[in-house]
Amino acid sequence: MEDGKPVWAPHPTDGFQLGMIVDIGAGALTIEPFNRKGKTFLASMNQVFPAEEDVNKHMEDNCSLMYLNEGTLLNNVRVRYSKDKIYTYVANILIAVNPYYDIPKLYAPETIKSYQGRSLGTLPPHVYAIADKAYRDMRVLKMSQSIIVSGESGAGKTENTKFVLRYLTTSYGTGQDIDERIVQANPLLEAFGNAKTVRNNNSSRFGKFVEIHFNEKSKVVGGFVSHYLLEKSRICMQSKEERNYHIFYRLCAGASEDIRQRLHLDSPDSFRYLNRGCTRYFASKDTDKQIMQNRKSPEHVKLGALKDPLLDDQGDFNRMCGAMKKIGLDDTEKLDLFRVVAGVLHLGNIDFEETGSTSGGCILMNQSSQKLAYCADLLGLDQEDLRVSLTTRVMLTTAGGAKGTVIKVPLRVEQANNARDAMAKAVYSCLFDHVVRRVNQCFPFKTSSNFIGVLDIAGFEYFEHNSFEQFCINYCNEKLQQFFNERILKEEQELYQREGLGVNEVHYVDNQDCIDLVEAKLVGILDILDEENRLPQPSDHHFANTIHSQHKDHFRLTVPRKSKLAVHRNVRDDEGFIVRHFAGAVCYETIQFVEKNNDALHMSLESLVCESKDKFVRELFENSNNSKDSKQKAGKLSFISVGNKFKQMHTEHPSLTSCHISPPPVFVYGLCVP
Ligand SMILES: Nc1ncnc2c1ncn2[C@@H]1O[C@H](COP(=O)(O)OP(=O)(O)OP(=O)(O)O)[C@@H](O)[C@H]1O
Repeated sequence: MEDGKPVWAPHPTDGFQLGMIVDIGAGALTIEPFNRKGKTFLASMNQVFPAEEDVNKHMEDNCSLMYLNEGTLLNNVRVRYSKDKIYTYVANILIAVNPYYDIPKLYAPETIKSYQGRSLGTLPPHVYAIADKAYRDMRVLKMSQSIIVSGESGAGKTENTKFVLRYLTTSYGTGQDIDERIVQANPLLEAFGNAKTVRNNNSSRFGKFVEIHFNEKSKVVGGFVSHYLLEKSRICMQSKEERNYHIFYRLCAGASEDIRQRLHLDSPDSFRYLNRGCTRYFASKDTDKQIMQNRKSPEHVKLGALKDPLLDDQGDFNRMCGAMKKIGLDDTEKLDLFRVVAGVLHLGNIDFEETGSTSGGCILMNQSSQKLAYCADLLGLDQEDLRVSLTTRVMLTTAGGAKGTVIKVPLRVEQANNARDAMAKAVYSCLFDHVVRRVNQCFPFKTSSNFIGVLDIAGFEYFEHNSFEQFCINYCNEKLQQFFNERILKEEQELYQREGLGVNEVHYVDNQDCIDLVEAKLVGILDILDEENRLPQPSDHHFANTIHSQHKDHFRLTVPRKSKLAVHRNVRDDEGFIVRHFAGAVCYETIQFVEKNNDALHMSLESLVCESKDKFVRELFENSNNSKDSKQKAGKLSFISVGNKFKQMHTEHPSLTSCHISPPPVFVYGLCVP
């Protein structure tokens, strides 16, 4: 870098600003910004980067820039974005910036056609080009391929995943309705697995790996969706501006009067599992008028509908019903799904109070009898059995003369509340498993030669207040980043070295230390949390203290009062911790960590649901993963670790860590414009 040449220097809010070096000191440079002549400032050498001669010129591939650094890369993407060119390459990697509006013709059928069979780089960067490359590589190499879509929440991962699926099924389908079914499955999955968050009105709260399978002629023969870890805490509780899963509101807004009465539905504010979050529907001006007044919450009436060009609860309900029909769900099965959703809502409205007797324990409040009856009826349970199972817990004695004797232990109000919520979470997550299973049955295939897989997991999240959900999601993203580092940075550089190319070594931050901090045996945060759960009196405070004492001088971990943000500095050491992730530091507040880490449903409730009179409900439990958990815990401490399920996911599903493919996967990196 020389005096007088344009450079990118740090800017407190914009990231970088364009300026000129006016003096080179020992370790620091004096920079004069172009737009503020005379106002010089100092910047350290390693934060200043050479800029291109013409900063308004843009390149389709960042690798074609004269200087490739953080400043030029960001500027190139920014200039392109301002011209509605949201896609940019970095060689085989596609960067996508969320435009938050429909760019005309960007995904039109003629655009799909134009990308078919064209090599990367011959047409403007596009997610279609990435899909086509994966397809051509699959044909040439006769090997399955994967596309990894990564980025923070709201960056556009799911939208781009859908574009890939549509591209492949439209371009290389057989013209049978199987192609259409694969695309139709999305509204159903989204209704049950997506929710409004503060970052994204349609946030996927589960990870998925969608495989499109091809026959020996490389034509689409079917698909398969694997899903990972639905966010269960949302079923019972959401923060003020967030919502539960879309299906709850869509059912309340869109169900026919007949279904509404059969399921005893009401407006969202009348259900505990909805009314602590946002109770407004998504609707346009017109569709809002079509929703009957008695279906709207006072909050909706006062503030009006939530607005999003892609969401409309009533319309989406009808579209979802259409999609269900298309993929082969008949009216009975449709009603089965809705029945369980409504059953969960009524279950949440059951309240308990102290018995007042010396034995402790609790009973159902008087006004909950009706809710109990609704819930029992909808889930095919015996009312009295449900009442008893919610307020007592069956235990087998394991010692003494009476070993093996069944005793009923009365539950305190707080324990009964937990049991009720655990049951709601178990029922809903089994229902979600069923929806995914059912979707998979809709595009069956006998044999396939290869597949193209698209991985879309919940993106990196950081809010003012971050809890256990953000911790788990960010841990997954940390693993994905590591995979990216390994496959792209490390292996590519090793290849250059082997081939004797004189390419300068690219330095990158290895995040193994951060991953170890979370998952190391015994001392990792997840194991410390599990240990806390096993204590007779687990406490979030004790958990936070243990983490700090265990990792006092860890580079990646620190106490909240060291945060750059004032709001976190008020969090006490025993109330939280900060992790320095690859994408930035996040302050986690540990309140409810212990509770949220426990996925256990006590045995009496589980047996009750497993023996439901209703075949649909019974089968939900028989076929779901929960049955595995119940074997694991039979006769043991009633604790199933959510955190460790996240950890296992990476070992049980190698697709998430090694992608079971030998050519490097194609990455799509999403960016959000704040
Ligand atoms: N290419 C695009 N064109 C138009 N709008 C888009 C595009 N990509 C994303 N959006 C808009 O941004 C919203 C968020 O995108 P999306 O749901 O794909 O994010 P995500 O990265 O999957 O987030 P999460 O991790 O929370 O699920 C979409 O609902 C849509 O409104």
